[in-house]
This record gives sequence, structure tokens and C-alpha cells, in this order.
Amino acid sequence: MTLLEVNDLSIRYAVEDADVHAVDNANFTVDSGETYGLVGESGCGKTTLAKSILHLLDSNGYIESGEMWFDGTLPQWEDGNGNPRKEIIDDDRYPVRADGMTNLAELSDSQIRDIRWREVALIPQSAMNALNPVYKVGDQIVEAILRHEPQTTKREADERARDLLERVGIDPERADDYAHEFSGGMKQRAVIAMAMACNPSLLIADEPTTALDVIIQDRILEELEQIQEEFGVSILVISHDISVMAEICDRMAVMYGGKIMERGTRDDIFRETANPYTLGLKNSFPTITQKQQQLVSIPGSPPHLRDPDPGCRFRKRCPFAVEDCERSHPPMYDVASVEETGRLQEAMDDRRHGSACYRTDELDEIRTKAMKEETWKETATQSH
Ligand SMILES: Nc1ncnc2c1ncn2[C@@H]1O[C@H](COP(=O)(O)OP(=O)(O)OP(=O)(O)O)[C@@H](O)[C@H]1O
Repeated sequence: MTLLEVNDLSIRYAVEDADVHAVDNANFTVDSGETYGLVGESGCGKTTLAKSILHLLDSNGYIESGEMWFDGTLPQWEDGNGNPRKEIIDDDRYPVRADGMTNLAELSDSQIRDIRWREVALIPQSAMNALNPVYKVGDQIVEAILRHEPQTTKREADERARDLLERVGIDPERADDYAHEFSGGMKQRAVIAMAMACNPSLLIADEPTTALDVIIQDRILEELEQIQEEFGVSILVISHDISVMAEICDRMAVMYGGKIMERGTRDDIFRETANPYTLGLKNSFPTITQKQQQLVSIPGSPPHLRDPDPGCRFRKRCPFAVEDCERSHPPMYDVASVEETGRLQEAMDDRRHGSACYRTDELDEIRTKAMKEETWKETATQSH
């Protein structure tokens, strides 16, 4: 069942005389109970996309166009008997669709505040530094519960906080400790517990393992998986590290320069990789099982996104770029259909394996060449 459906989402930041096109026409769907990943190099728009869901963009950021349909119920939309008023579709005041989904992009600040924590919780980047040093860790979770569920008693909230800590593998007795008494991994787990305080249906985790050593990283990923199983929560996880995604995601979108370049299930992305950018990204990270493999990084750096030209965002670093790539950014092609028919066919459904590349009909050759280090080195020489 669909929990979040993002349609043609474009986000801009206003800077001086131009706009930064941080996210451009993004389309993807997160189902209930699944882990969906957004992966790509720093600056490709992952955090911007995640923050926009909860209206937490920097003040110069704005949603240019698009929709974010979410299957949630706003408290102020309950009727006198406390029943959700999902049936409201003819009332212009409510951006609710016939199937009961709400367009988060159109909610007012107060409406979105009711969604935050209760329905969608965000674990921001460097979250472990966000724990308040002067309050006990347990009290911070209690505070989060009481703020969003005022009808809960302090005692109940206290019990829930301890239970949450236990569920993420922290001894409940440690609820009385301060953040500085926790290790890095414990702080991150405490932040996960805090995010789960109000039992949200969507948890957004922005770089949950960055800055942690490899062993702790693995534990945090296991923790997220367990949380998901126990609570049935959907997780939108953001990482620059494609090997982290291989560990935990059911499906994912690979982003570059504000665009989704490839989209699909974990198997689509890792076994049937179709986009040159994804192929390059895969080469540049060790897989969990093959730590010793030779790593090849993609030469060059991501494009600046101020008023970008219409061409493919990746073309300047792409060893497979052709003339078409200069003219316009490619649409998302349906990989399986193209492989079957040999003809370029656009993806009609964002659940299908899609790749934004004009050469999706030459995949065998591209995959073979992309594995060779010299393929990427040649691009570096050409672009200098
Ligand atoms: N407030 C802002 N004003 C102008 N540009 C911004 C602002 N915030 C982000 N950007 C730009 O928007 C683009 C996307 O940034 P974003 O932080 O979303 O990327 P990211 O993939 O999450 O990278 P990182 O992991 O480094 O945060 C980048 O080019 C960034 O420089």
C-alpha cells in the first residue's frame, strides 16, 4: 500500500540573481512497511528532498512544483467522534484526494506541525550531536512524547521512553544518563528511539551511519531493520554510500545533480544496474562482501545547480555521453521494456525499474565498459 507518493517534485533555493535547482521533477513512491533509499553524492539534493516533506527547508528554499501525497490523518481533520475525515474531497480547504491521501506540499505550517513526529519523524544529519547535553536522555524522549501527545501522563511517557531505549538495544537504566555518557553509536540509537516516540508511520533517516565506524554502522543498520519489523514503520533512508543502501533498502532512487537517474528495487539497482552514474557509484564503494575489490572513483565533481543548462546533468562526467545528452536531460526509460524490445520506451509507472539515459538500449556494452577503470580515466582526460 502506498504511504508516500512524490510526483514531479521540483525544489529551488533563491540565491542572488538565480535559483539553485536542488531537486528537479522527482517521482517515487514509498510503500507501507518498506525501506526506500535516496542515494547519491553530496550536493545531489537528497537532504533537500527529505526536508521538503516536512516543510523544513531553509528560508530561501521553496517547492517550485509537484505533489507529495501522504496516507496520513491530520488531527484537526477528525470529526466530532474522532473519526478521520479522509472522505473530504470536495472541500477546497483540504488538499485531500479521493483515495484519502493528503498533499503535504499544500499544508499550512500548523497542519504540517501536527504531522511531524506523529506521522513523519526526521532523524537529521549529525543527529547524535542534537541530543541536549543538559537533559537526561530519557527525559528528552519523555518531553517529545508529552509535547506531541498531551493526553499522555508523565508516568506513561516515562515507561514508553524506557521501553523505546530497550528496543534499540540500550539498557533502560541508562535513561538517567546524559548524552556525554553515551558512545557515538548509543547516541545515534537514542536519537532513533526519540524519533519513534510517537509511533510515526514514516521515519526519515538522513545519513544515519555517517561518522560512525564500520562495526557501529552495521549495528545501526540492524537497529533500523529491527525497528521497521517491530513497528511496521516505513523508512526513507538517505545516504551517499551505496553499500549502505545495499544492506537495508527494498527499493531506492539514485540521485545526481537534483535528478533521479535510476530507480528500482535493490536487485534492479545492484544486479541489473542500468544508469552510467549508478555504475560509476557502484565502482567507487566497497561492497559489504568484497571489501578488497579495487575502487574506481568517478572523476570530476558534481555540477553546480544554479540555473543549470537543459542537458543531462551527468554528461560531463559520463564516459558514455553522446550528442543527445547535450540537448536535454533524458526521460526515465523502462529498463525491462527496453531490454525486451530493443527500443527506448519511457517508464509509465514509478515502480518499474527506470533509468534516465539515452543509451538504455545499449546496456550490455555500457555495463561491460563501465567495469573497466580506463573507461572512467578516459573521461577525466577528455573533460580537462
Ligand atoms: N539554503 C541553500 N541555499 C542555496 N543552495 C542550497 C541551500 N541548501 C542547499 N543548497 C544547494 O542545494 C543542492 C542540494 O543540496 P542538499 O544538501 O540537498 O544535497 P545532499 O545530496 O543532501 O548533500 P549533503 O549530503 O552534502 O547534504 C546543493 O547544490 C546545495 O549546495
